[in-house]
Amino acid sequence: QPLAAKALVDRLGGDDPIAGVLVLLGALVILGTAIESVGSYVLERTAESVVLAARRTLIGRLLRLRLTEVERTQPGDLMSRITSDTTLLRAVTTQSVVSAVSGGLTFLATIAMMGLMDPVLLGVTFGVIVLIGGAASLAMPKIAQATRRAQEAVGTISTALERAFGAFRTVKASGAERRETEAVQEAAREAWRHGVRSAKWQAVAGSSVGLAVQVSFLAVLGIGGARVASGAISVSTLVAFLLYLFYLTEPVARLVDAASQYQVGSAAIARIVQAERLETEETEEKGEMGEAGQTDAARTDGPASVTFEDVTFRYRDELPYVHHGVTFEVPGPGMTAFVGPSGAGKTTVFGLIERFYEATGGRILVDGRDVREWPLAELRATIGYVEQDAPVLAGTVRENLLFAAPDATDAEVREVLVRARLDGVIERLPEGLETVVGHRGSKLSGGERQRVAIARALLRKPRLLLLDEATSQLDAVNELALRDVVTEVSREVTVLVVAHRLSTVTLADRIVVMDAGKVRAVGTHAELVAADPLYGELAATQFLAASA
Ligand SMILES: Nc1ncnc2c1ncn2[C@@H]1O[C@H](COP(=O)(O)OP(=O)(O)OP(=O)(O)O)[C@@H](O)[C@H]1O
Repeated sequence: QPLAAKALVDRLGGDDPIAGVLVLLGALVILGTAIESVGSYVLERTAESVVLAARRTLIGRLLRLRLTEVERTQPGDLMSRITSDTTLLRAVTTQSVVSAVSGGLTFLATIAMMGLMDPVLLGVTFGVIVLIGGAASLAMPKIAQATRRAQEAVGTISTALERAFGAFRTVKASGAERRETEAVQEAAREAWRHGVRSAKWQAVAGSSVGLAVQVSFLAVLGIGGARVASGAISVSTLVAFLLYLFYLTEPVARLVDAASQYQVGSAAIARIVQAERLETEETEEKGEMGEAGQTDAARTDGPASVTFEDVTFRYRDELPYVHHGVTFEVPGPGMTAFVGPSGAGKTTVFGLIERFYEATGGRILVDGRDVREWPLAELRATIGYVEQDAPVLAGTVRENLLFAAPDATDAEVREVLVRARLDGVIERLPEGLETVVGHRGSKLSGGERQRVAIARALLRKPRLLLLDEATSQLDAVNELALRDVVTEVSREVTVLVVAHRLSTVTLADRIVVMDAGKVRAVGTHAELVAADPLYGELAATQFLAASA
C-alpha cells in the first residue's frame, strides 16, 4: 500500500493518469481485509482445538489418578486447572504463536522495504525501537508471575467452594455461611489483585510500542527533513518511509503482545503440566483388560480367599506406619469381622485389598495371587465394596444400582432389591426406581442409602464383599434387615466386615482383632471373650448394642 501511495504522490504533479493506481490501492485494501478475517477465523478455531485437546488429556487422566495423588491435591484446584487454566491456552495459540509469526514476517518485510528506501533512516528507527523494546522486555517475567498467582487464586476459589458445598448442612448448622463466603471472596480478591498486576505490566509493555513509533517518527521527520533539504532523498521517499514507519506499529505491537500472551500462557501451561504429571493407575494401559477382566472374574466361580502376610504400610513416607506386620488368612466363604479400637487400621485393610494403596512391605494375596500381579480391573471386578459412609451418587435409584454393573438385567436388579430388603422401599417411592435421590442421595434415609450401596455392590456379583459398617446407629428394622442380608450373602461369598455392632460380630464365623496396626487375636466371639482381654473390653463397652 505505501508503494502504491508513493506512485500516487509521484504522479500528482505530472500528466500520468492516477485512476489505475487508485484502483490498485482499493484492491489492496480489500484483499488485506479478506485475508485478515479468514486468518482470524482459522486462528480462533485452532485455539479452541488446542483448549479442547488439553482438556481431553487432563480429563482422561483425572479419574485414573492414584488415590494418594488425589489426597495430596485439592480436587477444586484440579478442576480449575481443567476449566480455567486451559482457557488461557487460547491466548497463547492466537496472539502468541500466530501473532509472533505473522507480526514477525510483516516486521521483516517492512524493515526490508525501509532499508531499500533509506538505510540511514532505518538505522535511526531501529535504534529507537531497540532501546524502548529492551526496556519493555523487563515487564515480561512480571506478567508471568502475576498470571500464575492469579490462576492459583482461581484454584483456591474452587477449593473453597467445593469445601463449602461438600458440607453444606454443616456449614449452615454451624452458622459459618459468612466466614465461608468471606474465604471465597478473599480468594476472588486475590485473583483480582494479581489479574490487575498482570494487566498493568501488559499495559506497560503495550504502551512502549506507541512510544517507540512516535519517538522514531519524530527522529525520522527531523533527520529525514534534513536529508531531503540536502538532496540525499526525495520528498516522496520520506513520505513512503514515514508510512512504512506507521505500518511498523502493528507488527511490533503484535510481537510485544505475543510476548505478553506467551507469559500468560506459560503460567497456565506450567499448572496444566503439573496436573498431567500426577501419577495414574495402570488401568489406562490395560484398558481392554477392564472388559476382559470382568468376564474372567465371572468365569472363576466361588468365594475368594484373602491372605495378608506380614503387611506393613504407611500412607506416605513422612507419616508413621499404620500397619506393622499384619498377618491373617480368610478362606471363603463366610463372614469375617474386623474389630479393634478406632484407628487400629481396619479400613486400611480394605484399601490395600482394593489396591487403592500399595503395601510398603509384605504380601497381600487374593485367591492365592499377589494383588500386584492381578490386572487392576480384574481384581476390582472380583470385589464388591461398601464404604463406611455408603455414598449414593446424584441421579436415580436405578443409576445408582447399575453404577458398578451397567449391564445388569431388570431381573437381576429385582432380585438384588429383594435380597437387600429394598423392594418395599422402592414401592413406596413416588417414581420407583426412577426416583431422583438428590445430591449424595440426601432424599434417602441413612439405612436406605446403606442398603442401596449394598445392592449396588451385590449387583456386581462379587466373590469378595468388603463392608465397612456404618458407625451411626440404625433403627431396629433397618439393622435387622441389614444383618439378614449380610448373613445370607456370606453363605456364598467371602464377606469381610469392619464391624462396629455386637450383632454383626456375634454372627461372624471368624473375628480378627486388630490393635495398633497388628492382628492380636483371631477366633469366634465365644473364644475371644474368654481368651482376649481387649476383645472382652470392646464387647463390653465399645460395640453398638444390638437393637434386636
Ligand atoms: N488416606 C489417609 N491418609 C493418611 N492417613 C490415613 C488415611 N486414612 C487413614 N489414615 C490413618 O491411618 C490410621 C488407621 O486408619 P483406619 O481408617 O484404617 O482405622 P480404623 O481402624 O478403620 O478406624 P475406625 O474404626 O475409626 O474407622 C489412622 O490413624 C488414620 O489417621
